[in-house]
Amino acid sequence: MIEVERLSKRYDGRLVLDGIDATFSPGEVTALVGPSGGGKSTLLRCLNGLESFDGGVVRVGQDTLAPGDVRAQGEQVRRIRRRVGFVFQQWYLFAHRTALGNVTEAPVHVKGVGRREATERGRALLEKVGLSHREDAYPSELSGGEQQRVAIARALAMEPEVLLMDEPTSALDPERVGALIDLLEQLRADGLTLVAVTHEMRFAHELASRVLVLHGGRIIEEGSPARVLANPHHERTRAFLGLGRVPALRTVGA
Ligand SMILES: Nc1ncnc2c1ncn2[C@@H]1O[C@H](COP(=O)(O)OP(=O)(O)OP(=O)(O)O)[C@@H](O)[C@H]1O
Repeated sequence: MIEVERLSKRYDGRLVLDGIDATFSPGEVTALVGPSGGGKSTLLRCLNGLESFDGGVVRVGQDTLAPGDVRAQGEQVRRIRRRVGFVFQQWYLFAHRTALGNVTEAPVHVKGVGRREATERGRALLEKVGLSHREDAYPSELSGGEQQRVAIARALAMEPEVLLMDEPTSALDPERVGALIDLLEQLRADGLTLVAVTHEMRFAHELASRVLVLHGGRIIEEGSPARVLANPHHERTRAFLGLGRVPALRTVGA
């Protein structure tokens, strides 16, 4: 469970998160959507101590992040990172490790899991993301979509309570999006808390329990995917979804 209260953050004096209140509960999938620059990635990064913030509080279970430099909150950040996995937009795979090596690295070196157990579990995860046949490949030998799936398997290998994902489907074809939705649905049913920044409305529709729309650093709308995506109340959400007013036809030559 993650709770965020009155979270605010500035970049160069400019407010990019403006008093966010939100709770992310076990078994809940939250899709963070909204126009570019609205603060989605910044919010996600504040949730596991990747980013300092200026006001408010982030609570992950018993651990609390306070305003100010996160580097000075090392102990809390370390505890939080063990429980909160992150799949980055750029994946950041270890270039000199194979797909399987990427997936087993953190369980062995951070969690102290035995190598044999980590390897078995890593293979099972690579199978779940459809990459059994590529376990010995290095990142440079993998396609963008394959690298993205390794990054997802790597995050899941740490058995996180919460998984934060920044555009997890950006490099996947529609078939793989469907397979990822099925996998995350199973994990959600087991109690995983999932928060995903996404522009993929299918992902939001089929998997999310709720949608939060961020604009100008504020949550401007919140609700079930069926309601928010089909019948948004806020004008900015309508515009973002392409449901704005139809412009009047201009007659050429008139
Ligand atoms: N490191 C940074 N330094 C200065 N400004 C930043 C930095 N990172 C983000 N910003 C600014 O903060 C605001 C929010 O950015 P953020 O990446 O959170 O938006 P977003 O909603 O995730 O956008 P997108 O959908 O384009 O990824 C933007 O105005 C962005 O330019």
